[in-house]
Amino acid sequence: MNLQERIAQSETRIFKAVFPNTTNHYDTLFGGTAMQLMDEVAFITATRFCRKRVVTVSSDRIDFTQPIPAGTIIELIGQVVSVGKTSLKVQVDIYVEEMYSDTRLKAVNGSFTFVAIDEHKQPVQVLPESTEV
Ligand SMILES: CCCCCCCCCCCCCCCC(=O)SCCNC(=O)CCNC(=O)[C@H](O)C(C)(C)COP(=O)(O)OP(=O)(O)OC[C@H]1O[C@@H](n2cnc3c(N)ncnc32)[C@H](O)[C@@H]1OP(=O)(O)O
Repeated sequence: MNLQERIAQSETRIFKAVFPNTTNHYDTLFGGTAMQLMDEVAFITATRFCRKRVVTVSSDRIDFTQPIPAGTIIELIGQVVSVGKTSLKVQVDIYVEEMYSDTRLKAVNGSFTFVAIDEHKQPVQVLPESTEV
């Protein structure tokens, strides 16, 4: 598999229904819950990309551009956007969809950097040896 194929095959999508147990007093999704879901999809994306242990080393600015009301559906999309020697960056976007119409908007975006580590928690090369670059 080459690098572009590895990036494409590791793109990760998760859908969730936004129920009231995840919303605040404005009846919209908690920002912290959104960030937890983003960390999870980013972690899965990074793991599927390199098939190695990874830890979060940094998260970049997260922009909340649309509220996410209770009773909507969200889709989280994680995609590897850059690959270093031992680290990689994953962009995560959240889209909000109405349940009973085709309305769909990008609501949140941010990025997370992960480092691949070995069993002694030391950074290791993030690209599998078999990857053609
Ligand atoms: C209520 C219910 C709860 C349920 C809950 C469910 C939650 C569902 C979520 C699931 C999600 C799971 C996610 C698990 C993943 C963790 O949670 S991990 C826990 C948090 N993270 C950690 O503990 C990591 C702590 N940090 C470390 O151990 C060390 O800093 C590291 C990561 C091993 C790196 O060590 P280091 O000596 O700094 O390494 P160094 O050689 O200097 O740098 C290595 C690479 O990192 C890069 N780097 C270092 N620092 C930075 C930085 N600040 N920014 C960007 N790049 C950096 C370097 O540029 C280098 O990149 P390359 O040029 O090699 O590509």
